[in-house]
Amino acid sequence: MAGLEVRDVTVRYGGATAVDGVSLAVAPGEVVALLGPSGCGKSSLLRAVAGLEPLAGGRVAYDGADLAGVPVHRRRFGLMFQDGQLFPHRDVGRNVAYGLETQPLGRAARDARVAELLDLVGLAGYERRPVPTLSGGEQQRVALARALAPRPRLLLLDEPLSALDRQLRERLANEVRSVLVGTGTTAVFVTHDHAEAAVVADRVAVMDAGRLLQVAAPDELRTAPASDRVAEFLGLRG
Ligand SMILES: Nc1ncnc2c1ncn2[C@@H]1O[C@H](COP(=O)(O)OP(=O)(O)OP(=O)(O)O)[C@@H](O)[C@H]1O
Repeated sequence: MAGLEVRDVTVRYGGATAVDGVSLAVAPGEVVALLGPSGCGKSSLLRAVAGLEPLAGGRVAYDGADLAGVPVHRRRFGLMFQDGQLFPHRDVGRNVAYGLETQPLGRAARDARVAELLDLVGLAGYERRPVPTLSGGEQQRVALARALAPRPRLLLLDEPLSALDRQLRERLANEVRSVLVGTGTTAVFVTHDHAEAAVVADRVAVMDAGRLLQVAAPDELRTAPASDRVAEFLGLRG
């Protein structure tokens, strides 16, 4: 099967089960949001897909190949977190170039790729800017450019906009959507904000207490929530 396949995945911390037998497929070029309340296991599932958390059960495969035993850096996945985790002592250009350093690219090709990515995220010409002079929104744009630069086959985003204020979050959610769609990037986007999930994703996977409650397109979720709990998460009730 092409794309990401998560089958019956369980993640445990000691005796506590954070992810409880989750199955989810993400097709090539598709953006899926993982939506749910704090502590429901979204980050744990994302980390398990990335290879950062061991599986207590189940399997994660990409393009039909089981990833058990494949370390994080060999999965060709990109990662982006709430706090973009930029290198403060590198300028913007060298942050974006970071993921390209292991690739056999000449300097001119690397610079061109950095410029292309900065243009894509609306920061053309920012190469020499020191990271501490950037606003929070600009920093997340740089983090997105950095994550996309090596052309990951899957991008995993963990609450990438949560540290920003609501207005900026809404605008950036739209921008992230168009960057992902424009680059044909396959992505899983973790959020606790249902409006953000609906803007960013082709399908939304609603998660609660370690399990998936429903996976559907945003419109379908709104018109046909599978349960009261799903409706509650979507702000339709309660
Ligand atoms: N390293 C860890 N050790 C022990 N328990 C953990 C660890 N990481 C997460 N947990 C627990 O696993 C459960 C799921 O956490 P997780 O971070 O995956 O949820 P989440 O939905 O991403 O939450 P949030 O939106 O608050 O980040 C929580 O009960 C959490 O306390």
